[in-house]
Amino acid sequence: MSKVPVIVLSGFLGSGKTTLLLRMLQEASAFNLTPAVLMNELGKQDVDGHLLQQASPDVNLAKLLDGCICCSKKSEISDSVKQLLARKPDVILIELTGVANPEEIVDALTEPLLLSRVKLHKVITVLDAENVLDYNSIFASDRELVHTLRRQIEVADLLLLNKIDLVSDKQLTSIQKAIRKSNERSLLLPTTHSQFDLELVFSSLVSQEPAASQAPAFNRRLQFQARKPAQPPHEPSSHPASFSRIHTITLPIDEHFPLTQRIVDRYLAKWGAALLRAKGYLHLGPERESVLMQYAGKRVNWQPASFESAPYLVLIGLDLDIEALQADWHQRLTASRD
Ligand SMILES: Nc1nc2c(ncn2[C@@H]2O[C@H](COP(=O)(O)OP(=O)(O)OP(=O)(O)O)[C@@H](O)[C@H]2O)c(=O)[nH]1
Repeated sequence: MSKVPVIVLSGFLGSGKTTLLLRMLQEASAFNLTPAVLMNELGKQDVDGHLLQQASPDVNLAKLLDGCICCSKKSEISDSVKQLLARKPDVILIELTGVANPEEIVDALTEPLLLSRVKLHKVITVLDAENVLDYNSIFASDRELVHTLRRQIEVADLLLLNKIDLVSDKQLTSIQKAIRKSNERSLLLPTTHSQFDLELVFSSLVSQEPAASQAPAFNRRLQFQARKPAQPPHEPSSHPASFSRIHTITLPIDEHFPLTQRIVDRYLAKWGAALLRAKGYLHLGPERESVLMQYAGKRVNWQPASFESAPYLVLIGLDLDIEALQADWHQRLTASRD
């Protein structure tokens, strides 16, 4: 039985992983590939899964919510991947949370029951060009997170330097130089909206296997690990948990209070510095117009959406003052009714 290739999408919160995943799903059929997807989200609510199901309603999708594959959800990976394999996909795409170390998923894929059924094809790391060089100073107090973000770059087989529309040519050159210090061997592609020629990734899945010497770095590691004595499947990870200080909260939205874009913008203006990411489906104004709000890299993006379920807003940040965030949100909503 031939092994199903796995492509891992890694990169910090808001860098453009889901944007890439949606493109890969759109273009897979042009390569005659039927993909399956495993998505992991830190929050209980699943913004990316909804986006994906709208764009590709028939996709074979498994979700791991409310925790990171790198720690609390690690034991569930195996079951999710087996569930996807039962549908006989040509390739499995795994989108990690922004604070996951891709090495963790590689460890998980080497558990005895999966080892004979999947093989790692590539780790693609998406980087936010506008912010990537600031992470070391922003997270200086969290060595584990800094380590994780460095490993995301070091172990990637392909690096996408995304959001280059938000930096100057001069900045782009110095960002590329800095990234090259952590990974000088892998292809580094400047992109906007994670767009690049997907033939680079998909064509080797359709054609013959790469020669062993050309196999991605992680493939070589996977083969190496396969020769080691089998590990118990759910043994605690030797890698430090990278998101112990990352808090995720879901703000309640009482539909009796009229929510407006202005309320959310003002709230983000006050708390944005503490947030690493925010996203949610909201219903705005008296018409309850459905919108998707995305806050990433300190920028807010609003887009019309079709979302009929209860609205929600997820906030992700380091050492968040959860009580203060909730109290201020409640106060703003209550004031909007007066
Ligand atoms: N300006 C700009 N915005 C982008 C680009 N790529 C993605 N975005 C926007 O950045 C935001 C985050 O993109 P996502 O693809 O959701 O990022 P992600 O890495 O999946 O985010 P998480 O899953 O929360 O970690 C969205 O609003 C995107 O539309 C880009 O090249 N330029």
